Amino acid sequence: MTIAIHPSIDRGLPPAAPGFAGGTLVCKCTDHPVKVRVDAQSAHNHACGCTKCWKPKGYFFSMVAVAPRDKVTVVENGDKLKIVDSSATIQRYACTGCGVHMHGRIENTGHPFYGLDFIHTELSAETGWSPPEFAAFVSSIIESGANPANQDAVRARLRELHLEPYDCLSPPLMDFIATHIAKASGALAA
Ligand SMILES: N[C@@H](CCC(=O)N[C@@H](CS)C(=O)NCC(=O)O)C(=O)O
Ligand SMILES: [Zn+2]
Ligand SMILES: [Zn+2]
Repeated sequence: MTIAIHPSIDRGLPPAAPGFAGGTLVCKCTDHPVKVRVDAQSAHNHACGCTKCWKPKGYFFSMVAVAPRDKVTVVENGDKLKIVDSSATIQRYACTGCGVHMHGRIENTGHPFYGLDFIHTELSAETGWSPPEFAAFVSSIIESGANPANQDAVRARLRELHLEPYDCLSPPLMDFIATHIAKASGALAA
């Protein structure tokens, strides 16, 4: 049996549409759904196996991307949103009705990813979003209850889907973070 990763990823996603400029994320509530408009193409879309990212019920991976925070606007029923954990680096705004995370925001201006909001493009009816490029925090699915003995098979399936598995972020993103920190500390010239 094929290992399930994430419903959208298992189904197969189309490539990014040229000129695609965003869409509206809608939560799962049938009544008064929260709507968040994203006026940009997504970037760095990936599968994330960490325990904190919102994922569909029954799956160990989320699909999460970023977009500039000034392009992410709550347009309807924002009163239903509540921050999941205000002490986390990423403040994830979840719908109190259905539990879906609508966007995640970093308020620490010194953070390497400050200025980018985390979004789940599967919540939008539009097609053309950038598809996932890699799988992050793969070892972390064990923290959600995945059987450690299946990890080789999970990684093999991710590779089959052309999502190289990493146990943190991808090397280019880890290098980006380290470069930001080195510039802030003075280890590298700013
Ligand atoms: N092993 C941990 C990893 C959590 C983690 O570091 N998640 C990453 C990827 S989303 C992160 O940047 N977290 C920052 C945050 O959650 O605020 C878990 O699964 O809970
Ligand atoms: Zn909802
Ligand atoms: Zn995550």
